[in-house]
Order: sequence, then structure tokens, then C-alpha cells
Amino acid sequence: MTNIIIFWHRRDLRLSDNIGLSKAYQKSSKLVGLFCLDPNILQRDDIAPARVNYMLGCLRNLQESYQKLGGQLLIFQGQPTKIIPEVAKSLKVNCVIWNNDVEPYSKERDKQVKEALQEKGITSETYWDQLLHAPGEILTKSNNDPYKVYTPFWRSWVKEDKANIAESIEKLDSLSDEEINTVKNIGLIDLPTAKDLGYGWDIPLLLELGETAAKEQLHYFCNSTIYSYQEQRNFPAIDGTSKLSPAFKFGVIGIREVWQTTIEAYENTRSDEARENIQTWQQEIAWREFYQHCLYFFPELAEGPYREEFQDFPWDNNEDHFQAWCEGKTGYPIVDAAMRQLNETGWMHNRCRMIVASFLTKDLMINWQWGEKYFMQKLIDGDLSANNGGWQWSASSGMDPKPLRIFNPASQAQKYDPDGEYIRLWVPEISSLDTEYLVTGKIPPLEAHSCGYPQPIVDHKHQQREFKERYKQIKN
Ligand SMILES: Cc1cc2nc3c(=O)[nH]c(=O)nc-3n(C[C@H](O)[C@H](O)[C@H](O)COP(=O)(O)OP(=O)(O)OC[C@H]3O[C@@H](n4cnc5c(N)ncnc54)[C@H](O)[C@@H]3O)c2cc1C
Repeated sequence: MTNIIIFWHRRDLRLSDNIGLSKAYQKSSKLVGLFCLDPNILQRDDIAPARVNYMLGCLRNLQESYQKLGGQLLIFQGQPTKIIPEVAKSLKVNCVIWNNDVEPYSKERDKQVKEALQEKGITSETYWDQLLHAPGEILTKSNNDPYKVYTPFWRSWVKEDKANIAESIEKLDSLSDEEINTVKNIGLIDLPTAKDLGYGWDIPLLLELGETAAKEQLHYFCNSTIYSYQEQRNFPAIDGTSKLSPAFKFGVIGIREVWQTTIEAYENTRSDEARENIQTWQQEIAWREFYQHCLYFFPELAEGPYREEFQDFPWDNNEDHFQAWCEGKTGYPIVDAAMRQLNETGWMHNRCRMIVASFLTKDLMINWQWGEKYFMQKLIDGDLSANNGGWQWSASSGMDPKPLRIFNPASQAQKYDPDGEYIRLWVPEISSLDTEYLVTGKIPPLEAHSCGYPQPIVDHKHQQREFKERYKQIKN
């Protein structure tokens, strides 16, 4: 009789270029995929409906892919620490395999699952899959310490050889009905819809569901937009970025395949300029890895500011201001456009994420953790390491202590939305006003009033001075 092997999917909702899955397949073609809907995650108060919809849609797609190969992806609901060992025992498997993650919760959960399996005499194997370089592979030359600053991290990271695409899995042997019956009482369910779980979402998602769609998007991007990425990525009205972030978040695309595709794009051009553009995109892939390494080595980042002096920052934390920011009603058109894009689509352009994060922390002087949580409640790509990294960078509380950055919303809009196209799209009530008013934010009160648009809730110049004063105090 062929031994059954379990592969536990988590942030790797795909069959191709999946290291742990390939290793499992090498051991046995009677490989069953398992996914556990974990209440510790799904019942948190920072879950975004768009994200749950994307995840469940990709799971459905993955289930179909398993079926096409003759196998099964079983869905369970409950505590993974209980379910995984019980299912493994009932199916009499002797090995469970999964890919590692960097988040503090996942690390602790995985440790407990490993121990519970061990107690039942079942082995487990884990692999690094979601990163081109696992934590510990990129360390400072001087002390073998994790990097805390991005640029030297990037220089070391880019020099290292990258792994090849993992071997594909082909034909699978399915479980018998009898075998399935043995796990029915352990929380086996039919895959629910997001609505069933209370996360209805009727708007088209940023990216189509599943592995094939993510690959198509990657190839489309690497055959076209990537060649002008460096310039265009900063303009929110232009479709100049890959829009692959949800696929990265849930591992719907393999990172080695992504890298390989950028190398092909590089080799397909002789233009130095085009090559620079490709490298700029590769640098974003390295930012993603940098923040994951940071979270892995410094899990305290998830709890609060990395720089201790920020523990005592005298935030204003004005609830009305926070509400206005969330709803896109601050009277600063570029900020409001961005927040409405987030609320309406579950995604926000990177330039705008930086603008609204600076505005919340430096203009409204609201604790960045409020913004971090709000983003997680809305983003389709919401990811602890990237989100926390982005927020701490914007708040100046993180590990990359550059001189204090304060974004001026008007200069940002003048530079990156010079025709007010993005503002007009997302703040339609002011779309007929002069571009000058939109980008400077200086809308005459009467005109603003007749459009039903609010006056600025704070004065940028005043707040900027005030923030610098408070910052000086905490630094002393
Ligand atoms: C305050 C703030 C919060 C953010 N929150 C998240 C988040 O929750 N999840 C998330 O994936 N990204 C986050 N980012 C980073 C970035 O805004 C998004 O990754 C990007 O906008 C996604 O769009 P894209 O896929 O078209 O990106 P592209 O420009 O095509 O970049 C390709 C990929 O590189 C990675 N990447 C790009 N920029 C960054 C970055 N600064 N940090 C880490 N990874 C990056 C992403 O995986 C992205 O999909 C945040 C940035 C800021 C300033």
C-alpha cells in the first residue's frame, strides 16, 4: 500500500514552484493537500473582506487543480494544532510537510503542531519557500547579524545565487472514500464562500483568482510595464505597477518563477534604461524579503515602535480626525482620493500609501498603529511584515532611521498627479474644479462648500512644525 503524505498549505496556494509540495511529492504520489481555516486568524478584528475573498477564491481554484491531477485538497475548520495531528493520525501518515513562515503567530503555531505530531510518532519536514533567501542567509559580513538597513541588505541579497523553479507535481493518487470518512469528524468541511464567513464583497478584485491568472499577470507585466517601471510606478493614475501583491501575500505565484521571469525580461532587452527599470522592480522584491527577515529576527516589531523613544511620543489621537482620514474626508484631495481607493477597491497605490501614512502620523499626529490596523482591515494584500514595515518607515519609528520624513500632500500631488486625474477619479464631487485647486488642495471655501467637500481639517505647515517640536522632545 502506498504511504499517504500530507502537505499543509498556508501561504502557498499553488501547485507549481512550491518547494515543500515538491519534496512531499518526491516521497509519495499519494499526496493529500490540506488547508485549515484557522479561527485564530479569521476571527481577528483586522481581517479585510477583499483579502478573505481572494484567499477563498484561490483555494477553490487550488482544489480544482488538485482534482485535475487526480488528488484532493481537504479543507478543515478549527485549531491547526489539534486538526493537523489528528488528521495525520487517522490517515496513518508518517510525515507532514509544510513551508515556513516568518510571522510570530505562525512560528509558535508551527512549533506546537510539530510537537503534537512528534508525540504521535509522526515526523514533520519544513522548508523555506516564500522567499528567494531564507532568514539567516543574508547577514552582515562583519558580525553575521541580520541587516537593519535596506540598502546594504539589497547589495548582499542581489549578489547571492537564486534557486531554480521547484519541480512540478504531476499525477496524484486519490484517497479512498473510506480514508476520507476517517477524517470527516475532525472538522472536514466543504470550502465556504466568503459570505458564509461574514466577509461579503461584491466588487471586482484587483487580481483574478488563482495560479494561472497570477502567472498571466506576471508575464503581462514582465513583457511590458516593467520596462518603464522606474518612472511610472510613482504615478497613481497610471497602471504602472504589477498588481501582484495579493498573489505574493498568499503565495499564489512562486517567487523563483517571478525571479526567473525578471531575468528573462532582462535578457530580452539590450537597453540599459530598460534594464535599470527591471532592477528597480527587483529591488521591490528585495524590500518584501527585507521586511520579512526583519519580522523574523525582530518579532517585537509587530507589537510597537522599534525605536524605543517612540513609545513615549505624545500622539494627539483625535478620534474625529481619524474618522475623517478613514473615510477620505480630510479636505486634502490627494489623501482623500487614496483613502477612497482603499475603501472602494481593497488596494491602494504605493505612492499614496506613503502619502496617507505620513499624513496620519505627521499631520494628524495619530499613532501609526491605528493606521496599520485600518490598512489590515481593508487591504487585499494586507501582510504583517510589509504593512508594519511601511508604517514604521512612514512614522520614522522603524529600524531604518533616516532623517525625519514628512510628506507635503500638495507637493506630492503636484509631482505625482499633476493633472489631478487620480483625484478626480476618486473624489468625484470636486472633479469639475480647476486642476490647480485639486493638486494644491487650496480650494476656495465657497467652491468647496458648494461641492459638499470639507475644508482641510488641519493646517499642514502648522502641524509639520508641531511634529518636529514633539520629535525633538522624544529624541532628547
Ligand atoms: C504604509 C504602507 C503599508 C503597506 N502595506 C503593505 C501590505 O500590507 N502588503 C504589501 O504587500 N505591501 C504593502 N506595502 C508596500 C506596497 O505599497 C505594496 O506592496 C504595493 O503597493 C503593491 O502593489 P504592486 O503589487 O502593484 O507592487 P509592485 O510595485 O509591482 O511591487 C512588486 C511587489 O514587491 C513587493 N513590494 C513592493 N513595495 C514594497 C514595500 N515597500 N515593502 C514590501 N514589499 C513591497 C510587493 O510584494 C509587491 O507586490 C505598504 C507600503 C506602505 C508605505
